[in-house]
Amino acid sequence: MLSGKIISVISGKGGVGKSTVAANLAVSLSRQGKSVALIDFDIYGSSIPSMMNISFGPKSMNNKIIPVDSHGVKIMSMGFIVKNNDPVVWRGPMLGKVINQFINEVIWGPLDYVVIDMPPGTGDVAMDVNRLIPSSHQLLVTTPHPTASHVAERAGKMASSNNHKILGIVENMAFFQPPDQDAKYYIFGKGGSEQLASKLGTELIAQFPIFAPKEDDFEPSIYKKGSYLFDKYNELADKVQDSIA
Ligand SMILES: Nc1ncnc2c1ncn2[C@@H]1O[C@H](COP(=O)(O)OP(=O)(O)OP(=O)(O)O)[C@@H](O)[C@H]1O
Repeated sequence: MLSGKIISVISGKGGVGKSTVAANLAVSLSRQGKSVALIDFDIYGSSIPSMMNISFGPKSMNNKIIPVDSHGVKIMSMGFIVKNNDPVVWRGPMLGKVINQFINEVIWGPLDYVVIDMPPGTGDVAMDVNRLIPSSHQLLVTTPHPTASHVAERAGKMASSNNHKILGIVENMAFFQPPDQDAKYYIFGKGGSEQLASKLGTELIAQFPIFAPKEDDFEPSIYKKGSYLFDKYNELADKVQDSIA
């Protein structure tokens, strides 16, 4: 059975960094000594296993599933179920079965937080996941581009029309700052996220610059100790914990 506070990471558009935010937030919470699960329900672009460098699936014991451990985080992913990156047509009942399995048939142990990587957008699957997980604290990830924040508004409205509370907006790829320079370049525009926050009656909780984790690293998408984004994700983890305490 799944215990702990649920933090869903949602977005309007794909590719804005939702999975990166979900993975790094989960790892930061775990580094702070919390017991954390990360569940990847992003069935269109399940990327958590590769981001966390997981090359094997979960094992089972007495008909129960043992989640995969990476960076001290307990992980279950749609990617463990969808084999060979095959496309899958998901319908509500099938999705419901998998969600039920992830919640009830996994040996999670006691948890402080459950971070969920949601499917992007406001389509059927996102709606079904929202319905099947009745309440959560949501982080809405967007880039500063007006189109992205416009689409994100829909996802935010959908979340708050259900029994979900928006914790805040995470603006990813907010700007680019060349190393050793003070100048910031707002490549994807500026201001869209503040507008979005005020439209949804929430706050801009974090701004992350364009700063790719080193792709050749052992953990391809987790920011390293000493990097700017490592500290920024720790700050996000603090804020999230304060606001749902
Ligand atoms: N702040 C950033 N700076 C540079 N690259 C980033 C940043 N955030 C994410 N990325 C990169 O952008 C790509 C898309 O990120 P990610 O998969 O997290 O997006 P997503 O919103 O979850 O996409 P999808 O919905 O398609 O799964 C990845 O290659 C990731 O490493």
